[in-house]
Amino acid sequence: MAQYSCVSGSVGLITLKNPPVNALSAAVRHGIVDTVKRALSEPKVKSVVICGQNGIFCGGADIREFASDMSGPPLVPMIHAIEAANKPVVAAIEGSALGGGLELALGCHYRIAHSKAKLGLPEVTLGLLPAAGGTQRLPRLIGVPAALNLITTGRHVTAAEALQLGVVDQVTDQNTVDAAVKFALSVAGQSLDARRISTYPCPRPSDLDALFDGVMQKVRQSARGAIAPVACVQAVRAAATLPYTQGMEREKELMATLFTSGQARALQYCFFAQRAVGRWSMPSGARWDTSKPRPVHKAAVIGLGTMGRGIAVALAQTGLSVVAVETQEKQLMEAKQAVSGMLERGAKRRGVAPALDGISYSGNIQAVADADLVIEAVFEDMTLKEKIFQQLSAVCKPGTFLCTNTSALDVDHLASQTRNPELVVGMHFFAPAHVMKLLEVVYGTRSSPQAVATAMQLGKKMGKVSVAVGNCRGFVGNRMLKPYLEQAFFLLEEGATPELVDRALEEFGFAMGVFRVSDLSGLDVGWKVRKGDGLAEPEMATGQSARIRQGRRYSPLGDLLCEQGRYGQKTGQGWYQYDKPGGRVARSDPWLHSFLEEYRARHGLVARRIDQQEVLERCLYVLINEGFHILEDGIAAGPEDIDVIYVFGYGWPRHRGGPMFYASMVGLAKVLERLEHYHQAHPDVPYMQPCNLLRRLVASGSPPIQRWREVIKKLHSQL
Ligand SMILES: CC(C)(COP(=O)(O)OP(=O)(O)OC[C@H]1O[C@@H](n2cnc3c(N)ncnc32)[C@H](O)[C@@H]1OP(=O)(O)O)[C@@H](O)C(=O)NCCC(=O)NCCSC(=O)CC(=O)CCCCCCCCCCCCC(=O)O
Ligand SMILES: NC(=O)C1=CN([C@@H]2O[C@H](COP(=O)(O)OP(=O)(O)OC[C@H]3O[C@@H](n4cnc5c(N)ncnc54)[C@H](O)[C@@H]3O)[C@@H](O)[C@H]2O)C=CC1
Repeated sequence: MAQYSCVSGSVGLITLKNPPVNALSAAVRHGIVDTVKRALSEPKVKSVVICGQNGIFCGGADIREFASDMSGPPLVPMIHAIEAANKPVVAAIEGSALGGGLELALGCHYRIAHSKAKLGLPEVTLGLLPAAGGTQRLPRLIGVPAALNLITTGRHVTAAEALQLGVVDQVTDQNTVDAAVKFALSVAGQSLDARRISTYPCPRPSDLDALFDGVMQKVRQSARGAIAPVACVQAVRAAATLPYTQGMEREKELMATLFTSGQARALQYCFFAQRAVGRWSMPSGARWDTSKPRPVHKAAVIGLGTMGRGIAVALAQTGLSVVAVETQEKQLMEAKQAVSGMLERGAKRRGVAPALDGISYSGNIQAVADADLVIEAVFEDMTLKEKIFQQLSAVCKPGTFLCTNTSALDVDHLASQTRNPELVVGMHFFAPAHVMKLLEVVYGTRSSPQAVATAMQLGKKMGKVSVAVGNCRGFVGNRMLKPYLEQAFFLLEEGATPELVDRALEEFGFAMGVFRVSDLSGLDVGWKVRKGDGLAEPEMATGQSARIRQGRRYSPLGDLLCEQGRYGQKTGQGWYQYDKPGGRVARSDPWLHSFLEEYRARHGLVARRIDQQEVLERCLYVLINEGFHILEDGIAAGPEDIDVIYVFGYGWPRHRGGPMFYASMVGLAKVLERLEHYHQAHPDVPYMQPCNLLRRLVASGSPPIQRWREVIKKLHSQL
């Protein structure tokens, strides 16, 4: 709703009221229409101020209404009526003015923002465009290039940048509503002819075609198949080339195609999923709202390799005091330099001072004695980690939380090495740890709710999207990756090439296909794991047994490449070739193709034609199938947790909503049918056998993803 009052004798004050973000629900739109009418009709009112309650102007259209109720006054005529008013209307922007909220403000004649306010048109991130006149008014106000940047990226700008761009007229450090009322009094009675943005001519850069062609090319490249950014460019082009009313028609037309698209549904699902994962729960019944985190003032990192360095940077950037421990002297020296460089570059980007003094370094584990929380990031070696956890348990003050960044090892086993297993959790960061947004917080069977709450809160402080998951080999993300990688190898055996597989995955929307990623992260990483599991034994590299190990189909292809010293980018050769060790540009490698042919001949495999559809179905459906197992096992509390992990940690295209959402869009019955088909063709691949939960969901009519938790709960209660 919107509340009306008359202040300072002649200013109509309209306050949007819809906690927590004053989204423009039908009730709020009704309220605005009614209160604006009232303000304009009351003779004593000479000017109007629109603000939002509780220090936030407006978070935009009510996204929840998109899927259900779109009744109520539409935004476009409502904003148009405000712009056409014959009394000055001033937007008092505190907190956020986003999406429809900013479009409402652009319909006002003046905009005054608090210095801490954030403004933006983030609709593109929801698979939409700013269809309440945003694509037509913003370029008229700030010019085409700046508007294109804001609308196609959806980025939020500070009040200072908004002032510089000309989005707002004034920025204040004082009470924004008071400043806006004062301003409204000062402009009462003045002509509004020059204040209605829709009447402005859109500035036309001389090189208009070149500008739009360039932006379109860039947008298409980075969009990876997302349609909204492209539609945003088309809408702004309409602003630059058509009269306002025709531009508005074009905006509406483009929005109509986006509004009902699967991509918009996926992106809006992601928006809510990202928030839902914060409301974590554990099988014990412990929950986010009943578990109190303990404050962390001092944190420690053990092991300053690839991960430890990034974790130390991310911790220091939150303002914590950090102790970083590394036993190898040379590595310690290098780490100091690397960490300082990362802090300096990060600080420069953010326009703040680098937190160099926040980190102290040591070669001795005793230095972590007074830390509130320690994150271990040494080699992925259980014996070494066991030793570290025993030492930590002995040296740390009582109550210190002990966390491991292990990618896959047993958190319960590490906890059992300590005196207080309830203080142990996994904090699984992704490389580079100071950049990647995802954090898996792994609770063991004995982890206390407080330990989980503390790790979740620390993750949030570090700017991470934290997801609480149960303890199993590989947790959620890496566990699902295993069958996906396995399929990619099998496809090569059957006739595909790395290029074909990667192309299919990249056209699907992944930033990089599985083989390019593998070259980037190093083939030796998986090799080491397979050797540890007793799978990658050199003496088994030939003969029939080479492709059946531990009773199931196995492809030694990755191991054979490693045996040749082909570790990927770091050695200049892997699934592709690079111009030098450390080179970044992947080129097709004729050697690899001959190697695959020889391998197939040696194993009596006949190459067949494999199309992109088969690549996608096999790689993605086995991954999804494992996701169902994870839900069935209670390792993830709901499909949103898995989807957020894949979108933020594994490059799954956000406009496809994550693997579980994608399965719901494809149709669970279809996923089941294809898995059954492939399992029949490959009975020696257990990952292809459809999960019982998937069967059960299909049997119960393939309910929408929002209802899967109910089915899972029922399933668990019957066990
Ligand atoms: C605002 C924030 C920056 C606040 O952040 P923070 O304080 O961190 O809080 P959060 O945890 O993020 O949020 C708290 C709580 O609020 C919920 N929430 C936030 N924003 C919204 C919202 N806009 N709507 C609903 N709910 C919202 C959030 O989910 C949390 O709740 P929880 O999930 O229960 O935990 C931050 O929240 C933020 O960034 N918000 C989103 C801002 C945004 O993206 N805004 C844009 C919205 S879209 C928009 O505005 C679109 C338009 O303007 C276009 C309007 C035109 C519509 C015309 C339709 C025409 C259709 C024609 C097609 C016809 C088709 C046919 O033929 O049928
Ligand atoms: N590299 C990656 O992409 C990811 C790795 N991880 C996990 O993070 C952990 C670390 O991995 P990386 O950083 O890649 O390894 P790394 O090999 O780059 O670094 C490990 C560091 O630990 C140090 N170290 C060894 N023993 C030590 C001890 N007793 N005390 C202090 N330091 C010691 C080593 O000298 C080395 O500098 C592993 O468990 C790994 O599985 C998790 C996510 C991603």
